[in-house]
Amino acid sequence: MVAQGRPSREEAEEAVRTLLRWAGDDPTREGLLGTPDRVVRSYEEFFAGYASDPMELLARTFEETDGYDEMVVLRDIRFESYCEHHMVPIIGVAHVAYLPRSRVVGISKLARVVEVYAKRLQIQEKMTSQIANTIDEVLQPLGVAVVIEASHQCMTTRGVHKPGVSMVTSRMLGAFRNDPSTRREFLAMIGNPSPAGSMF
Ligand SMILES: Nc1nc2c(ncn2[C@@H]2O[C@H](COP(=O)(O)OP(=O)(O)OP(=O)(O)O)[C@@H](O)[C@H]2O)c(=O)[nH]1
Ligand SMILES: [Zn+2]
Repeated sequence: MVAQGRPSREEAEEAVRTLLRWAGDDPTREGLLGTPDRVVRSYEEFFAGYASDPMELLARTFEETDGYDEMVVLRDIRFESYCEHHMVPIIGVAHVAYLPRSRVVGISKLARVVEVYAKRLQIQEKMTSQIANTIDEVLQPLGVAVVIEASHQCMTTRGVHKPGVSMVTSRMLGAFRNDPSTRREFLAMIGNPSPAGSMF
């Protein structure tokens, strides 16, 4: 999912020099000479998710489960994402669950799906939906649940300056949406949302 007409690496480095000049500094001074290269390399890490297809991550499944039909829950998947409005970090945890129909997926792959969507510019609601929808579409389980708790640096280090605030979002599909006891069991398994600000 790489945008068309992607600028060259040199153009990206030049954009960093422009920002440095705009901030009031001198990109030719010694301490800043390597900065455009470092920033571009950092951005390669921050936005690595555009180069991966999350659907492919879930392609390999296992059917020999001896009839396992209870929910599978992966909790406290730590992630670092980036706010699409301000391009500053969103740091938090995701809890992901599904109710298998007949096949299960390698458990690390759920964390990899979180990682691919996190390493893109995001708003938390969209990221929550994307993770749930991808698992639902590929595995076609009886239900999917995703809860995300995160702190947005655009609210803590700038703007309204409210440290300690965390945002909680959820997307429930299938049995997690329709069956209150399934939903309750999942919420009990992930525990109460962390007290604001204690984790990030
Ligand atoms: N719904 C939602 N809003 C977000 C998320 N991340 C950041 N925002 C908000 O996006 C909004 C952007 O509002 P604008 O008024 O366009 O931007 P701004 O002038 O920088 O706003 P302030 O942050 O209030 O200074 C802000 O209210 C942010 O708090 C997110 O994941 N979900
Ligand atoms: Zn923001």
